[in-house]
Amino acid sequence: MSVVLEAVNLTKTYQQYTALRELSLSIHAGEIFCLLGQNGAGKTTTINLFLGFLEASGGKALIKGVEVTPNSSAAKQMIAYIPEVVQLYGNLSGLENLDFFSRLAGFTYSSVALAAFLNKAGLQTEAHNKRLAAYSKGMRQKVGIAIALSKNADVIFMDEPTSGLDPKATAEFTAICKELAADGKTIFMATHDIFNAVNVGTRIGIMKQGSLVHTVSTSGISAIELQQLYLETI
Ligand SMILES: Nc1ncnc2c1ncn2[C@@H]1O[C@H](COP(=O)(O)OP(=O)(O)OP(=O)(O)O)[C@@H](O)[C@H]1O
Repeated sequence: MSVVLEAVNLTKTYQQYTALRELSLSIHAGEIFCLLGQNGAGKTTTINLFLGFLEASGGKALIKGVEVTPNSSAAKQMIAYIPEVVQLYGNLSGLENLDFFSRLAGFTYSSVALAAFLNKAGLQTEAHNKRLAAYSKGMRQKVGIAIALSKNADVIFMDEPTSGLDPKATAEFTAICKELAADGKTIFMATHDIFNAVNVGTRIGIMKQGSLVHTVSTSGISAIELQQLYLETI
C-alpha cells in the first residue's frame, strides 16, 4: 500500500521549548491512525504541521510525497480538517452549508450530489434541510465529513472527534470512519479516547512531551492493554 502521510524528523520549537521532537512516521492509504497523549504532548502541533497551519522548525511533513509548507496549495488540496467543534453557519441548513463550503473549495455540485455526500457521511435525509443551529455535535461532524468528501480529500485530519459525543453518536462516527477507510481515505486523529481508538483505529501512536514513544497495531492489542501501555508511557 502507498504511503500517504509521512513525517521525517518533523520538529517544532518555540524559543527553547520543543513542542514536537523529530517525529518520523509513515501512514498508508486506508489507515486510521489515532494519536494519544496527555494535554500538551504535541498532538495538535503534529496535525497543524501536516495542515500547513504551522511552519516546521526542522524536518518535513509530506502528503503523498508533496512537502507541506504554509504556502503549499498542492498538499492542501489533498487534505481536509475536522476540528473538535466544526464551524458552520447556524442559519443555513446542512445542505446549504455543504454547498457553500464545497463551492469555496472550487467544486460545484447538484443538490442530488450534495445530498449523496451528506448521506455518505451518515446524516439522515430528514435533517439535510434543517437549520444547523438545531444540529447536535455529531450531526455537525457529519456535515464536516461531507465537506471533506465533497473536496475529494485523500486524507482527513480530526482533532478530538469523539469528545462530547454520546455512545450512539460515537458508534455511528466509528462506522463512518471505517467505511471511509475502506474506500481508501486515510484518517489521522488526535484523541484522548483510548477505547474508541482501539475500536476505530488501525494503528495507535502514543506521544509524551513532544516525542512519539510507541506505535502499535490495534489488531494485536485490547483496550485494557492499550490503557496499560498508555499509563506506563505518559
Ligand atoms: N504558540 C505557542 N507558543 C509556545 N508554546 C506553544 C505554542 N503552541 C503550543 N505550544 C506548546 O506546545 C505543546 C504542545 O501543544 P499541543 O497543542 O500540540 O498539545 P496536545 O497534545 O494537542 O494537547 P491537548 O490534548 O491539550 O490538545 C504544549 O506544551 C503547548 O503549550
